[in-house]
Amino acid sequence: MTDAFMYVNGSAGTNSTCDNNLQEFRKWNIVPRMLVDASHRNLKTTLFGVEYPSPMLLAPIGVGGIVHTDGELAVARAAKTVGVPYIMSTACSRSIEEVAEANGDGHRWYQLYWPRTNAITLSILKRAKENGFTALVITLDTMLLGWRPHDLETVYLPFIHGVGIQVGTSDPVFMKRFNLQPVKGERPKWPYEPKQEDAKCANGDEEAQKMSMLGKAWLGECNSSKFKTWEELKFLKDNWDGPIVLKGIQRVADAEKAIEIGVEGIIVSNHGGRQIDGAIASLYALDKICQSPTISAAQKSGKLTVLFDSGIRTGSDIIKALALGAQGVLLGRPYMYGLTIAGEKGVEQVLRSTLADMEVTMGLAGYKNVGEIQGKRDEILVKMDM
Ligand SMILES: Cc1cc2nc3c(=O)[nH]c(=O)nc-3n(C[C@H](O)[C@H](O)[C@H](O)COP(=O)(O)O)c2cc1C
Ligand SMILES: O=C(O)C(=O)c1ccccc1
Repeated sequence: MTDAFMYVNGSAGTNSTCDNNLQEFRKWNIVPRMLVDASHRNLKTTLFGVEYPSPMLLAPIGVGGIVHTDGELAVARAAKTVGVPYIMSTACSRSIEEVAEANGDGHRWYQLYWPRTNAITLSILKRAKENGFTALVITLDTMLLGWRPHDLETVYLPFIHGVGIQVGTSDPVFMKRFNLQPVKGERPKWPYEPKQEDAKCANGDEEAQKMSMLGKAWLGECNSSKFKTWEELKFLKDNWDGPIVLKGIQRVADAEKAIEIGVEGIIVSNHGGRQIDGAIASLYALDKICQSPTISAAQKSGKLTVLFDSGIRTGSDIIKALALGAQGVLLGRPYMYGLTIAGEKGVEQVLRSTLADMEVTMGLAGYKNVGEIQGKRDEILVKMDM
């Protein structure tokens, strides 16, 4: 379990990007206003024409099977119960079909790690569409996995033991390549013990060797492949009927490029500092991006939706990100800790607490709804030198 915790909690290199993410939130501070009636508050937010109960979504986080036997199914169920949209990851330890079933009539988006092989991409997009995923999130910052010293030192790589590759092992096109039948959704072993799995491989355990081969092939498809470029996005636009959101934008020029090529949204994110060590805080990037006149005009006209993640821990953090210009935020690691401790109920508790914190803080600051906060940077916040 220590290794699983280190995997989830860990970041790239010296953790400096992850530290920067949290530090930047401390620099921005809320200036409350008094004697306005905020007795009745609501957090309702509309994204891509759909009204959600709050501006919070669940970030796509793969390999849930390393921390809880129910993995992403528990997350999908809790998300539905609380009404928070769940962005399912391509690195999930459950299949698209299983996650959709667990999520029922909840809101769900699909996050794509973009396979090298077009036929596999098309198969995944088809499955996502058929299973009720409404928006497509394309992660741009993980064309290969970051340099994560702890995972490297302990050789903690769940995928090579078959955990987090279930979108692949349940896909008919991917599995056909190996003359294997797709597996409907495999229940990952838990507690996941890489040392035991290594021993099985070393002892020639056939199943363990098959999983290792499939894990490497899936990672080769999705996360250590040829880098994709702006030009190739047309392929996804042509093959996805619904909003497309680019995740991992940190530069104003890239955000403007997103508008130019006609995608519907961006997620300002640095993957929780897990990819590049020594990078800017994601909240710093958010401010720069939303201060661009081109971006804010596109936001106002409804052409571009700006979402944010990397560092959201509390209700105040959500308020700060909204005031800086985000229209919604993704909660990441905190819900994984809830999942680890208490499965579905643990995730539910984290979601409810974070939203209650936001609602209380919003009221105390003198605001009744998200519309009064979103983009009101200079009215609500001041930046302190630290
Ligand atoms: C264990 C773990 C696995 C992740 N897996 C994915 C993934 O499969 N796809 C993706 O787009 N982002 C992934 N992320 C990044 C999150 O979506 C999100 O950007 C990040 O957690 C935000 O940082 P924070 O949790 O520190 O707030 C992962 C993050 C963690 C911690
Ligand atoms: O660990 C991660 O951050 C991540 O995004 C990922 C990528 C590929 C497989 C599993 C997780």
